[in-house]
This record gives sequence, C-alpha cells and structure tokens, in this order.
Amino acid sequence: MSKPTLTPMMTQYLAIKADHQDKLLFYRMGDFYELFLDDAIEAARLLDITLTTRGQINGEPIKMAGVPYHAVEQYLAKLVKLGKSVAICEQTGEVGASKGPVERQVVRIVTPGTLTDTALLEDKEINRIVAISLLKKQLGVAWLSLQNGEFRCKIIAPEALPHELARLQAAEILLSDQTLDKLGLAGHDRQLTRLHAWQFAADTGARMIQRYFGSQDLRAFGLQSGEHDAAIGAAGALLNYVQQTQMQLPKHLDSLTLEQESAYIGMDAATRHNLELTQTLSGQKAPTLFSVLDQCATHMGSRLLAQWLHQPLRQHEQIIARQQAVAALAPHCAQVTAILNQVADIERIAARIAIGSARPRDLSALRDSLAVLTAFRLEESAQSSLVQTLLEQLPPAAPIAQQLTMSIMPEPAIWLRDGGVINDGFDAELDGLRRLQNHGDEFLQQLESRERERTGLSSLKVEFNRVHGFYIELSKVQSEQAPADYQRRQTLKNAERYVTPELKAFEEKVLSAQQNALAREKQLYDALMLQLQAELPVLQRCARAAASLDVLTTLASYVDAAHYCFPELVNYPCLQISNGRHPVVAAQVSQFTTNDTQLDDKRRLMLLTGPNMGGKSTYMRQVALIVLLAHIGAPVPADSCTLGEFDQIFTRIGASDDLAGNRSTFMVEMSETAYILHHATERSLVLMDEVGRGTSTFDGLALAQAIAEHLLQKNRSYTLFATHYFELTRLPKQYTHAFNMHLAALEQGQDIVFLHHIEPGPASKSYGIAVAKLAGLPTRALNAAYRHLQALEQHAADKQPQLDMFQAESEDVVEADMANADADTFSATMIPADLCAQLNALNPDELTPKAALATVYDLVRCWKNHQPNQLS
Ligand SMILES: Nc1ncnc2c1ncn2[C@@H]1O[C@H](COP(=O)(O)OP(=O)(O)OP(=O)(O)O)[C@@H](O)[C@H]1O
Repeated sequence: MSKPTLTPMMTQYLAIKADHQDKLLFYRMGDFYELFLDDAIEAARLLDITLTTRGQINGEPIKMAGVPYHAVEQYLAKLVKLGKSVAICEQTGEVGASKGPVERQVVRIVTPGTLTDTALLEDKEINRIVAISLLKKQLGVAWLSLQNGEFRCKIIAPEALPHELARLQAAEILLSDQTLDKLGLAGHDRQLTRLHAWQFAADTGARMIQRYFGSQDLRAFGLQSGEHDAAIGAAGALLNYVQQTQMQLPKHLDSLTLEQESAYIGMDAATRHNLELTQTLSGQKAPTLFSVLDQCATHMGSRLLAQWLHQPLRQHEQIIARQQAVAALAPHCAQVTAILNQVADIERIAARIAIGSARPRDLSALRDSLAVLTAFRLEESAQSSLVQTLLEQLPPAAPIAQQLTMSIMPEPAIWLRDGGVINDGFDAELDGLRRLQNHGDEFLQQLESRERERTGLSSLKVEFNRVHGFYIELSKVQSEQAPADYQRRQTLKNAERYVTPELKAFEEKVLSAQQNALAREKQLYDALMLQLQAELPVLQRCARAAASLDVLTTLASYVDAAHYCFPELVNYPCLQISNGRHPVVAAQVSQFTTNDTQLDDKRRLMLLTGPNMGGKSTYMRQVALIVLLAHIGAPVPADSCTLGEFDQIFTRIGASDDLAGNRSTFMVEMSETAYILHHATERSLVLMDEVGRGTSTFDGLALAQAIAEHLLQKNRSYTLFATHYFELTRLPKQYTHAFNMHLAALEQGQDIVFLHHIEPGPASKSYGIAVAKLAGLPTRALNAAYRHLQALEQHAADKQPQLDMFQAESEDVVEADMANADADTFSATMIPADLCAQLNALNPDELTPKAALATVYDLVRCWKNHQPNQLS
C-alpha cells in the first residue's frame, strides 16, 4: 500500500499525536485549539461541538472539531470531569521562522488528578492523585495533591482499598494493568490511568524519591526497603507521572510521610457514604455534615474542614489541643473571620507559583493577603499553645511581602502578555522604556506645531491608529501644498495622510519600546517567580496556618451560636451523650427532639425498635456524627458528652445495589456486615440498621440474631442495632450487655404521631400501615392491608411460630425494660376460626350498603354464639 500523502501540518500533527495516544490532543492553530480524526469525533460527542472536515487522507475527509483558545478552560473542565486527559499543544516557534508549519510542542498535559488551574478545580475540594502498587502480596498506596503539596503513602490490606479510596476521594488513580486485573476496582473506571508496571518498581521509586528530596536514605521518611516496597513504588510512580504531565517536578511537595493506621479513626467506604459527610446519599453536595458546618472564610479553610471530617484523630492529646484552640478562639470569632475574609486562596496560589503558572492577579492577591496576615494580632491566645503556634506561622517572611509590594502594580493586568504588571519605580530599564512609550505624546505635539509652522498649513494634525501607525493628516484642500518629503500613505474622502522619515523613525522607536517593555516585564516576572519559588515552604506554612485558624474559628462559632459543648475524653469505656442532636437534621426541622445515649462496658449493644419514620436512623447517625465531631476536636451538638477511646466507626445502613460491582442489595448488605464483624473491636462504634431485611423473614431474622450475638460476644463493640424483628428484643434476657430502647410514637385511631423520643424498652408496634397511610397509599390498598394484617395475626396466633411487633409477648420475655411499653397493645385478639374465615372472605369495598348490613348481622350472630355472655 502506498503511503498516504499528507500535508506538512498533518504530518506534524500525527507525529505529536503518536506520543499522546491515550489523550485528546488540543492542537493550537491561530485562535483555536483543533482536534482531528478520532479525537475530533470523541470531543464533538463529549463537548457537544460541531464536527467538520478539513482536507483528506487517502481520499477520506479528515474529521475536525475545534474550541476557541480564550474559552478553552470551560471545555477542559468538562473533559476532566469526564475522566479524560488532554495534551495541550502550543505554537512554540516564530511564525515564518522556518519552512513548513510553525514549530509546535505539547506544553502541558491536563489530567483529572494534576489540575492546578482555578477554573478547572472545585474551590472546596482537594484534588488528589492516588497510585496503587501491588508487589507480590503487598499493597502500597501513595497520594499527592498538587494544590497543597500533600504527599503520603501507606501499606494497606487489600480489602481496605475501597475504604482508603473513599477516604482519599481520588480524582485520578494510577495503576498497572496487572494490578488492575488482580484488584478489580469496579466503579472507578473514570478515574483510572494505566501505566506500565515498571513505573511502580521499588528501586526506581526509591531513586525518584531520593533525587526529589535530595536525600540519601529512605529511612528518613520512615520507609524500609522490603517492608514498604509497594508504597515506595507507588510514590515513585506518582513523581514520575507528575513530571511527565507537568513537564517538570514542582518544588512544593511535602516531605513524603508514611501514614500510620493508628493515627486516625478508621471508617470504611460505606460509613463515609452513610454518614453523608461531604456528599448526600444521592450524591448531592448539600445537606451534608460539611455543608452545614462549613462557614469558613477561605476556600483553603473549607478544604481543610472536609479533610478533618474524613480524618478524625484518635490521639486524645491532639484532640484536646484542638479543643483548647477552639475554646480560645470562641470569643474572637468575629475578629478572626473579618481578617480571613480578606485572605485569598494562598494555598492554591503557592501551588501555581510552584509550577510557574501563577498569574499577575494571583500575585497581587497574595501580596494583599500577606499584608493582612502580617498585621493580624490576637490577644488572649495564651490559653491555647496551638493557636499561638498558628499565629506565629501566619506572618510570612518579610522579604516576600516587601518584594511583592514593590514589584507588582496595585491592580495589575490580568495577563502578563498585556503588560502593566510590574510596578513603576521597580526597575530603571522598564521605567525608561515606559517613558518612551508614554511621553510619545509630547514628541507628537512638538512635531505637530513644528510642521504647522514649517508648512503654514492650518489643517495639519499628527495622529495614530492601530492599522497605519503614526501619520500626518492634511485636509483635501491643503494637501496640494504638502512638502516634498511627505510620503502619501492613505487617501480619505476629505483628507490625505502622510509619513515622514522622522515620524517613521519615531514609530519604530515607540513600537520597539513597547515590545522591549513587555519583554522586560516578562523577565522581571520570571525572576520574581523564581524568588517566590525559593520561599514556597514559608508560603505553604502560612497558608496552612491560616486554613487551620479558619477551621478552628468556624468550629468555635458553634459553641455559642448553636449551643454545642466540648466532649470530655476519658480512658475508660464510655459513650455518654445528654440531649444530643443530629447536626444536619436539627438544622433543617423546626423542632428537633433531643435524645440521650448511654453505652459503657456493661451496656454494649442497644437494640433499637420503633415505627418506620420514628427516627431510628436519625438517632443512630446522630450518635456516630457526635463521636466523629468529637474526634476532630470540635464541640458537639449536645448538652454534655463523655467519650472513651474509639478506634473505628462502622455503619450498615440503607439498601443499595452495587450494579457496577455486580452485587445485589442483599449481597452488599452482607459484604458490609462481614467487613464489620471481621474488623470491629471493643473500641469501635457500630451502627446496624435493619440488617437482614434484604432476604426472607426467617433467614433475615436468623442472620440478624447471629450478627447481634457476634457483635456482643466477639467484637464487644459499642453497637446500635435497629431492627423490626421483635424476636431480637429478647436478647437482653440472654446477654446482659444488650438492652432495649425504642423511639416513641402515639397512636390516634388509625393515625400515628411520631414523638422522636428515645425511651427504654422495646417498641410495642411497628405502625407500618399507619405510616403507609401518611405516605398516601390509596384507601382501597390500606383497607386490604388491614385485612391481610388481621389474617396474618390470626394465623400467627394459631400457630405461635414467630413473634412480631403486633403479637402478645409471652410472659417470660416481658422483662423490666419493657415496663414503659403500653400493656394494652400486647393483648391478643382471639377471633374464633369460623368467624375468622367469614371475615377473611369479606371485601367491604365490594358490598352494597344493604349487603353490608346483612353481613354485620351474620357476624354478630356468629360472635354471639361463641361469646354469649359478652355481647348479648
Ligand atoms: N429527633 C428528631 N426530632 C425531630 N424530627 C426527627 C427526629 N428524628 C427524626 N426526625 C424526622 O423524622 C424523619 C424520619 O426519621 P428516620 O429516617 O430516622 O426514621 P426511621 O425510624 O429510621 O425510619 P425507617 O425505619 O422508615 O427507616 C426524619 O427525616 C426527620 O425529619
């Protein structure tokens, strides 16, 4: 086959594209980024842009689609959200400098995990890129954020991977095909970037890490060869990937930290999801714990708060240090917030300085923020050593602030290429070039009066326009008398325009002054950027201190405004909450009913019963959220709270399919439960909501009981176990560490009033049909449900096989903690079998009034035959 004939430009395009097969190539042509061939088809579909054609290859039209360069960011944002990576190819050579197409190069690669551009990032989210390496049986994870320099790694058990990914909320996941085959990672398709296995090799990784940090030995990072090989390989792959996509290794990465499991309260993926920390169950951004709490003045504060919520601390000393800081800041909330409101996102500006992409307005915002922080003083911070440390870290090194003040214009231009960024008086050469530009007016005025005098022509004017540059204009009438040295440049209807050698020379000088000034500004800007890069650690420390102060102040604002209290942390088993509230639900309903919780070494498992909609889930989540908030050092929504030591929080709540993972609702339920039973300890908080309901009644009941027993006997965790299986309320008889509580409700006829108040003992009824009535089930269906219920109850009464909420409890089971239950609701209705058969056969909706009356007579007669003394 003969080689296709290609234009020089297409040859260049294909050569560049060959190095970026797995990405969309944005190829700069004038004011557009163009995509060709398959890239064009894909981009047209994903971005909803027009697909056209341009030229041919082998007689086939070449598909083409393009986006204007000035709007490129919105398209990049869209593609990155869809998990796509884009190679940006710019014109790097001078137009016409050589034969053929102007030289072009890929100058950066935009991937979901390596974004730094404000326009492409969510303000309140941390963008992390995670690398996973499986070496033999060792699983290493490393993660990095280009926005805040975070760089960490750890070795984890393979089954903990989904939970780790849920915690890190990776924007992009790097791994090899081999690792992917072994791990699966269903549901993460969009985030996956596959790399060659050699990129995860431990020795390459070790070399990369040592070179980047200029260190001889990995032990400085707590990493041991052999023991941490998978983590080292993953960290090395990350560095390599960043270098390849950013065309450089930014200088602001933190020292690599080996994360220890024991530092944080463990939460599995299901728990983070169920507790709606930063996302609702349906994937929305509000209302969540984060959306309700986040009053931070800065975006970096908001991001840190979200990070704290996903990483509750375990060490009591650290928590107490934060509590003291929050308490110390409480009286100063308004003052600190007013200051922080004036502070820009220094963290992200520092990241852009690190990769050399900071824009003029970033630097002016940085300058203004640093000035505010330098002047910031807070009295009475002595109560908290944490606040004192943060305040010490706030003011940046004086030279940075001074340098920015001197070098950057008060209101610089948006783009460096437009000039007007470097301050007047900062550089003598730039000032000279600017003078030449600006004082051109003076020269032109002088020239105009001189020429008028020389020619005696009153209509003579010296002017400038963008197309023709400087010119002398004469009216049509006087143009006849133009001197010989005037060269005609343009003829208008009423005027003639000329240039002179003197004017031309001046024009050249001014224009070159303009270009020279722009070049000088760029030189000075680049030098400033290098200076700032050298100060990155100081800037990052300042940004982190400001973000921490912001979060602590936000938490402090809840002490008075929402009557939150500081939990007391003790070293004996205890989970005691008085008048606790659900922080999110309480913020939404007009009247929230507060509830107590009392678990300790002797009360380990609370069996929670109560009607649907009674508030069981809310109560259980409230307990978990209070425990979680306590561990980020926050005050909690309660009147008082005492907590022992906790290591993990587990939840098994709600029903969801895992379609991506090909698991049914019941399978998901059982997998999550299995994980809990394998991992929960006596320091763990476990929430179990209606476990077993995904299968048949008997299987479900049997499983629920076995799970509760396992939690009581083996795990000995603090457990809240909500159930509709009334049989389980017998467990306290057998296990002294279990106890019954229920959410109270009142019945009024066929209606129900939820009290949302937790009371001792099991619930007496489930009120399912009453709740269905509230939900608007048609009357016909409701009536049928009541009839079926009666029949079922009768059947159960006859056979006595299984107790349920509506059935009398045998005497030996009714125990002290049932004392509050309404005894009347436990009395069985004994209906004779023939009467029951008649009732079952009856459908009142189908009876005429006359037939109904006759039926009532029949029934009464039948009943009287059985109960002659009662109804005679
Ligand atoms: N303590 C409370 N104070 C005020 N309103 C509450 C309280 N607890 C729950 N609610 C309200 O009741 C609604 C139902 O609560 P929840 O979902 O917790 O009930 P549930 O018992 O778990 O129901 P189901 O068994 O059907 O899942 C909540 O959406 C909330 O509006």
